Amino acid sequence: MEFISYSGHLVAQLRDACTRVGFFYIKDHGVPQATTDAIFDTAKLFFDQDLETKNEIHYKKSSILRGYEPTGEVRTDATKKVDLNEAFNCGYEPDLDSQHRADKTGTSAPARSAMQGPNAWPTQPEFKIGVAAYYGDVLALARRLVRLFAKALGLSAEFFDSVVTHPGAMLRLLRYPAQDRTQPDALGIGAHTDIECFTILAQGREPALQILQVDGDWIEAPPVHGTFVVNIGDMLARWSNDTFISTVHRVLNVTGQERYSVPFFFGPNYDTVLHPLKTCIAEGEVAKYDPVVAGDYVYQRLAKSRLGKQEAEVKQFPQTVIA
Ligand SMILES: O=C(O)CCC(=O)C(=O)O
Ligand SMILES: [Fe+2]
Repeated sequence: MEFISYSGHLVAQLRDACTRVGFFYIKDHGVPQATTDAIFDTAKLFFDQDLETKNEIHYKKSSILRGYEPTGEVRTDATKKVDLNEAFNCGYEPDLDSQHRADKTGTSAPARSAMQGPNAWPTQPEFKIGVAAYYGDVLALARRLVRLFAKALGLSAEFFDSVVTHPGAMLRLLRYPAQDRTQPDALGIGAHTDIECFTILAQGREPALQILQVDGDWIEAPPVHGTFVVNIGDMLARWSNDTFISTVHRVLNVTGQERYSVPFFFGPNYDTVLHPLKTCIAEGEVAKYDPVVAGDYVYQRLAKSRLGKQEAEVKQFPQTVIA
C-alpha cells in the first residue's frame, strides 16, 4: 500500500482558498514545463488548419458534444453575446490515462453513462500524441489533488479514489482572437462558473482571465510561469454542500494579441451520484442540493450553452434514474 503524508499546513491553506476564494495557483505540481509548453504548440497546430478541415469534427456531429467549436457558436453567458473563442474538447479515454495503461488488473470498468463515449480526433497524427502527453500528466496531477481536496474536506485521502478510475475529465484547447477594445460587451468567454469538480488551467502568455470578487469587481488572474490556476467548479460545490465555492469568472482578451489557454475540467466517473456529503452538512443544516448523476449534469450544462432549445430537445439525452 502506498503511504502518503500531507502537510497539515498545505491542507489548511487549501481549505482556506477553497472556502473563501474558489481560485488558487499551484506550483511544483509535477507536470514538466516542456509538456505544458508542447500542448500550446499542439493547439496551434490544430487551430491553424482551415475552417473546413476543423469543421469535419464539428461538435454537433458528436452526440456528446466532443470536437471542434468554431468561433461564435457557444454562448456561455445567456445574457451576453456569443463567446469570442474557438475550441477543441476531448474527454476521458483509457488511451489518455497513463495509470490505466499501467494497471494490468483490469478491475475497473468504464462508467455506464451516455456521456462516456468516443472523442472526435482530427486526422493530424501528431495531434492525439500531443494531447495524450499533456492529458496523462495533468490527469495524474488531478488525482493527486483529489486526495488533497478530500483531506481539506475532513475526509480520508482515499475517499474519492474509487470514483475517479474513469473520470469525467475534459481537456479543452482554446484560442481567443485579439478583441476589439471598443466592444466592451464582447467577451472571450462570458461570465460563468465551471461545471465539473475543479479545473486545472494552463494559460498562454496573455493575461485575460478575470475573477469576480465579493465586492463585485473583477480581478485579473494573469499567467504565472510554472504555475497552474486551479478553481473549484459547481459539482464540487454541490457535493460539499457549498463548503467549497465555485466562483464566477470570464475572459476578456484586450491584449491586442491572440491568446491560448488549456483548461482541464475534472469530475468523477460519469455514473457517480453526487449526494451532498454528510460530513459537509452541519447539525441543524440540510442538504442544499438534490442528488445528480455526474454525466447527466455535465451534459445538460454543456448542451445549454451549445445547442438551441429545439436541438437540445431533438437530441434527447438518456437520463439515469437515481435509485
Ligand atoms: O481561458 C481561460 O483562461 C479560462 C477558460 C475558462 O474559464 C473555461 O473554459 O471555463
Ligand atoms: Fe471557466
